[in-house]
Amino acid sequence: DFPPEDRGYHNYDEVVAELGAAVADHPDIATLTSAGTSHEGRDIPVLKISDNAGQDEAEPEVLFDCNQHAREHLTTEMCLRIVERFTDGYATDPAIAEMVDSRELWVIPVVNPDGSIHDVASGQYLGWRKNRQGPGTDLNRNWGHKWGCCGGSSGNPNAETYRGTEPWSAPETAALRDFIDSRVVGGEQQIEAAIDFHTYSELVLWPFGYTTDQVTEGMTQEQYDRFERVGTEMARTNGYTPQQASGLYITDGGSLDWMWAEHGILAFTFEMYPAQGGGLEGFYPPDEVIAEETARNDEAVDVLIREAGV
Ligand SMILES: CC(C)C[C@H](NS(N)(=O)=O)C(=O)O
Ligand SMILES: [Ca+2]
Ligand SMILES: [Ca+2]
Ligand SMILES: [Ca+2]
Ligand SMILES: [Zn+2]
Repeated sequence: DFPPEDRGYHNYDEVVAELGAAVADHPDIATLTSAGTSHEGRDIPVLKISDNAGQDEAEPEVLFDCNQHAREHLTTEMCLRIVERFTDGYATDPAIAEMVDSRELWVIPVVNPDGSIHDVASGQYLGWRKNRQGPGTDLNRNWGHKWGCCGGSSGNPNAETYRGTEPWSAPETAALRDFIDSRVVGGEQQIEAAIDFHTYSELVLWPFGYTTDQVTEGMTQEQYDRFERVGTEMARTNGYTPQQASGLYITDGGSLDWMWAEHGILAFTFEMYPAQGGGLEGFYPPDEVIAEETARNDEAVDVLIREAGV
């Protein structure tokens, strides 16, 4: 489990309990499903937040996923912040109620449960990034768009950016693929926008990651301009730096490129706090900053929800 001084972070069991409590407390606007199971057989929970949550309504859908990378525990807290804000806030905040009544929100707080648990199991932070399949696959290099195309991942199983044996070889990315594929209703992908939360560097990133080209196959100037506009607007609210993902470094097989290229989802990656810390300690900010550094993204989350359906 987390070291005692960091018990403000939720471990996997606490996340599951938190999601169960959200549904118990708000049965009319929250339902719990599963995207699938991890390599070690753990459920990857998916919380839906919307009015008439038990029904699939013709409302724009928005996806928030967290903790693809095991050590990036602050992102799990970010997803739980979204859950809390849109369930607990529903009864008292008209702006929250308006968004919940007019959209269907999907929140996946722990994409990589095995890795997340492994990282803290000893009581000392390991700096673990990947899943727990053998030497580990980097989930954010295992998605199926331009997998392994462009030097943005490694074929060495011991590398931190090991792409796996083939696209979707990791059960966790396959589960997310299946979930997103399942949101194609009547030939139309219902999820219009998404944020994949990571740490750290305080960045708002948009596709593509596999190329530095702005306009290319699958990205027109107008589409790029929209990413830049919305990304810049979100960055204005949280003080992060907006840029194309490849501006950081080339990544292939990432979630962003697949969500956009295969499903037309307006997909962003957020790199959360800290801006820079250099080295491993940047992944382990003290639990005292959780409240502030998750609430810091409240307005950006609202910007994206409102952009969905435009
Ligand atoms: C989303 C990409 C462009 C950046 C990300 N950085 S992280 N979260 O692994 O440090 C990654 O390398 O997957
Ligand atoms: Ca609804
Ligand atoms: Ca729907
Ligand atoms: Ca709560
Ligand atoms: Zn990451």
